[in-house]
Amino acid sequence: MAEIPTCRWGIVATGLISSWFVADLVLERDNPKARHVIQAIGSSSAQKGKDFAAKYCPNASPTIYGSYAEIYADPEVDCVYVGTPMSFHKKNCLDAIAAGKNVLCEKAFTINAKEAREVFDAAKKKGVYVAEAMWLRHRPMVTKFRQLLFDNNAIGNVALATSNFALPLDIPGLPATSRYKDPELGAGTLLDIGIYPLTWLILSLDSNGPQSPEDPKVIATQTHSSGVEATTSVILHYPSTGRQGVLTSTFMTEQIRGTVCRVQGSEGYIDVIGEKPSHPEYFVVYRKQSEGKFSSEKFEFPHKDQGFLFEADNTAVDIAAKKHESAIMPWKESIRVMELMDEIRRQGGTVYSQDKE
Ligand SMILES: NC(=O)C1=CN([C@@H]2O[C@H](COP(=O)(O)OP(=O)(O)OC[C@H]3O[C@@H](n4cnc5c(N)ncnc54)[C@H](OP(=O)(O)O)[C@@H]3O)[C@@H](O)[C@H]2O)C=CC1
Ligand SMILES: O=C1OC[C@@H](O)[C@H](O)[C@H]1O
Repeated sequence: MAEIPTCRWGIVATGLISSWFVADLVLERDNPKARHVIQAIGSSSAQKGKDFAAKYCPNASPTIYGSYAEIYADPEVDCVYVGTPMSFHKKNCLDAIAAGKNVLCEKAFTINAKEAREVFDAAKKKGVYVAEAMWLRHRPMVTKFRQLLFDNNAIGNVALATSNFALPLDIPGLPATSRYKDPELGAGTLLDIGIYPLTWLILSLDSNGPQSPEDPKVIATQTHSSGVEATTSVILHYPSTGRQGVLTSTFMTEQIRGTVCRVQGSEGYIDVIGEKPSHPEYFVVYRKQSEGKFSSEKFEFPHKDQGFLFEADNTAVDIAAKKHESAIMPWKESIRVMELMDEIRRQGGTVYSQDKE
């Protein structure tokens, strides 16, 4: 059997996303692309770290630290996974990079494009691997989706795409310390959930891919509630093709399970189906047969994890190959997504304190 890389992870923070990520990493599976070891867990409290390990990786024996700094200093850690609220991503990444660590950092990568540039500049100087954990882009489903759209012209000329992410929250009723309520922690729909519909539109409308993407024109509006950006609507318009898309995100209403992205072309349409845009399950290609009649073909991509192993494997393989960037989410693409979100926020009137630094 061919040798597969091993990645020893240092997990920074013990919140929701770290629990999802770690639970996937420790799953037994056939034909893995990489081996993952939960080497260390860093938390604001060692007790939280211990409780987290007992619950989410009971068969692993990570070193538990009551600080993040100790993770960065641990020579047994190959890659730091950053699962803190967005406003800490820049500092966590910079600290890890300064210690010579590779990093996989949750979305949104930072609060704004300026912060993202700082992180990647530091990674370049230090010669380490850094990638944004935009797990959606790493799914095999996305590769097939784009192949059908742009290599096979499965629905003819792509014209339009739509995607919405709704997460119902009682913002006034949340504790002031919640990352969904405190703008100092990056609260707001766009950076938290709108980034997924934005990603679906980029994937659906731009055939170029992340190495040479086209910048769309942006028309955006945002609504605020209790000082938090609570609804965003954006039109993207790609000048070279005339393709357009509409994306929305809101904390004010429920997600309706079903179509999380629809892309329409001259010869049919594709519906991506799932619980929410971050959790697509399968897609269906509808090909026009005659006026108003479509054939349908379902594309399924079963996997027993929640979907985090794709990005973890990609990171492990990239690091073993001594790469510094992911081809799926290269540095310039993370910066460009942050720039698009900066522009959406500029038009929508959402300002974070980091924008004034
Ligand atoms: N890919 C995905 O599907 C998802 C991604 N995310 C992303 O992950 C990140 C974290 O989100 P999530 O896990 O939901 O957040 P949580 O609030 O559940 O957890 C964040 C953790 O960060 C640490 N932390 C450090 N400082 C603070 C602070 N001042 N306030 C709160 N927490 C702090 C805490 O861990 P400790 O005390 O152990 O140090 C805390 O448990 C965000 O960037 C979010 O966008 C979130 C959900 C899903
Ligand atoms: O990334 C995410 O996806 C799932 C959402 O529930 C969560 O708020 C968000 O951070």
